[in-house]
Amino acid sequence: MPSSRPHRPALSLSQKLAALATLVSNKLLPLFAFRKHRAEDMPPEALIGKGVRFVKRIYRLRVIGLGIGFFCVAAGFLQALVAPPLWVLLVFHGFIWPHLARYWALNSAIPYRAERRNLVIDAGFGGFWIAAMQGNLIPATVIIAMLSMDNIAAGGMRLFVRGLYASLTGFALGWLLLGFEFTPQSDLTTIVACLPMLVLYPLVLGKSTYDMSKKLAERSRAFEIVSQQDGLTGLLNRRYWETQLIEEFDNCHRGTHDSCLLLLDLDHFKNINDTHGHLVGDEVLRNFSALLRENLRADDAIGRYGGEEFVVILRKTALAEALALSQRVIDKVREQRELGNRLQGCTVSAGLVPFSHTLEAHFSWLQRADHAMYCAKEQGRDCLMVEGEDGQVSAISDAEGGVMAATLLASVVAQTHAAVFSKQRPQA
Ligand SMILES: Nc1nc2c(ncn2[C@@H]2O[C@H](COP(=O)(O)OP(=O)(O)OP(=O)(O)O)[C@@H](O)[C@H]2O)c(=O)[nH]1
Repeated sequence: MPSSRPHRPALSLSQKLAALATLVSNKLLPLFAFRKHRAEDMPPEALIGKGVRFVKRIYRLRVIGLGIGFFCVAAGFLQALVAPPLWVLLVFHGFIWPHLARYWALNSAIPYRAERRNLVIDAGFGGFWIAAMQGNLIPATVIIAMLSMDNIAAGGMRLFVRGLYASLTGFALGWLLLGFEFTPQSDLTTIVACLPMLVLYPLVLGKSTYDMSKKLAERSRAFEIVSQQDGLTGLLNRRYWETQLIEEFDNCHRGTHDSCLLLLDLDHFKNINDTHGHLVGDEVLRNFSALLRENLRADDAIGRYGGEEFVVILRKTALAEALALSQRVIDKVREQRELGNRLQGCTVSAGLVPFSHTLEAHFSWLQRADHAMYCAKEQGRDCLMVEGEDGQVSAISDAEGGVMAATLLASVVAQTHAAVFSKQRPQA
């Protein structure tokens, strides 16, 4: 049956080659070349060796995607009755290229960029297959949709647009080399061959994207924790602790509850460094931090303010209870002298200040605690000083502190007993 399509003048081979050369130099090569450095981009030297995990993730997706995509295009080829070299190229792209792309990217100076270039090449191949299948609509749509999904997931709109350019270039290349007669009908075999790609690949990509976002969330949580911690002791670092103090100051100011601020400083710590060296000094700081954690409550915000100076926000704590807690810490430090050299015989001086509405700002609270601690040093160290609302600093004798600590202990025991007792008796 004679064709109803209008006859197009055939291009000579030299015309085709000239057009191809122009296309490659103007469109294709710039896509594969490293793009110009932009101000917001990282400098290339900072990217050296980056993206190995990205390459491995894309490799897995490419092996699956191109593996099942092969059948999609092969069905289109069967319909279009293409020449054997195209089959060879399709087998290469479906089953050899994924491994080659991985090898190429991993052996590049910047694997991340090399992998993005590989994704653009994939998009170029996609356009070429569409031309080779003479625009067979179902596989063409599936290919473009999957490639675009890949590029958006891997590199956002920028990579998506580059991929589209590459697909157009691949399509034009196919048109020039193979000729193009738009034949959009897809037979049943082609439709069925496209189903695995349509169903399976989005699942695989979705799973991979989910795994990646989960890992990212975990990493950002870990990073958040690290950014709040003091590197040596694992306590809150000064910057983060201060944000907690501001928050607590505001809560107390609004009248939500009362809290106390405790500042502790190891006595003659310099001697430990001078006598035993900095490593032992570090060990003492770590051990003292552990002692604070063991003897204070989970809700207390314990921070390292700097050097051998520590700060604690005793949240929702009235002065009497705060005194008992502070005294307990001082007693535990003293106990260490008899128990061994965990703290190298160090003692601690402490200043305690309850919240007061006369405080102008969080730093005034801190200044008062610092002042009380300084008074404890003046007093001969190894003691606790309390600064009241009126600015009067008073020493807490061991006996007073001890009684308070004992009272606190008794009340904690009573509360625990009550809790256990009420658990044992089923409620009516
Ligand atoms: N090992 C170790 N030493 C530290 C660290 N940070 C600060 N220091 C040392 O802590 C010492 C603090 O000395 P000083 O400020 O004189 O205080 P002190 O010797 O405890 O004397 P008083 O506070 O007056 O009882 C200095 O020698 C610092 O080098 C640290 O992270 N590790």
